[in-house]
Amino acid sequence: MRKPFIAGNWKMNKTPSEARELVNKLKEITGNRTDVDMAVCPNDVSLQGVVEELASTNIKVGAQNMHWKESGAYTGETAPGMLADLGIEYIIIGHSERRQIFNETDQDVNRKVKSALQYDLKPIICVGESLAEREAGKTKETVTFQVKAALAGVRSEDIEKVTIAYEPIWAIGTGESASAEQAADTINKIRKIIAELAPGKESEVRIQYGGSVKPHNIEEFMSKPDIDGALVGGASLEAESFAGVIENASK
Ligand SMILES: O=C[C@H](O)COP(=O)(O)O
Repeated sequence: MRKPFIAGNWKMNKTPSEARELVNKLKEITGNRTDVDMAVCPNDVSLQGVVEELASTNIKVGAQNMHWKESGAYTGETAPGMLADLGIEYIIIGHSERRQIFNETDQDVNRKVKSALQYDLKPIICVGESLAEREAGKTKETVTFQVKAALAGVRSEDIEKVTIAYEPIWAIGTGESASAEQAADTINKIRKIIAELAPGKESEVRIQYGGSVKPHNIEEFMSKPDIDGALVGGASLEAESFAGVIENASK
């Protein structure tokens, strides 16, 4: 039985002081839950403060991006060992904003996934089609390619440490989520790909949906057996709404 997993991706929002304030509210409302795995993913400059504030709670901390190299002359980048040293548990890899705005390739995503696993960081790998790809009937083709590329060369025993977040690009930040049926259909396909890549692991890998998830629609997504939780953007920026998503995910 896979435990529901709700993660908040704050993107480039919240100063370090605002981040502390937000998680302080959040931990009061939902910090002790054990029925849902919970994580927040602030910007790098807020990570340390958030780790400190959440130290004695069940809310884990993730980062939004990292380089795959151990160290070196990569100005502006963050190495996996730096995140691991801070006590970070999750790392979002290959978010569509990284792919589209910062030209991150499938090969970069694969390098980051393998590097994260070496440092015991648990990857949340984002995949998803654009509106043009969906309209051209290429959703499954696109997502299949992204999942296979991201997991190329990953050992079967490591695959269960990975979470996949299926985030159709057209549903991100638009208020227009995919329907639960659309999400479940693609997520079921992703589970079949995991079965091909690592037989037996398909029942262990958690697959989230992401894209305009709110407290009022999470229950419908969670009613689909293949959907294990959500990667939440906008609704994770307020303690009450993020806690509402968590609460309703467990119903
Ligand atoms: O990583 C989170 C996603 O991009 C979803 O963002 P959103 O919930 O604001 O649509």
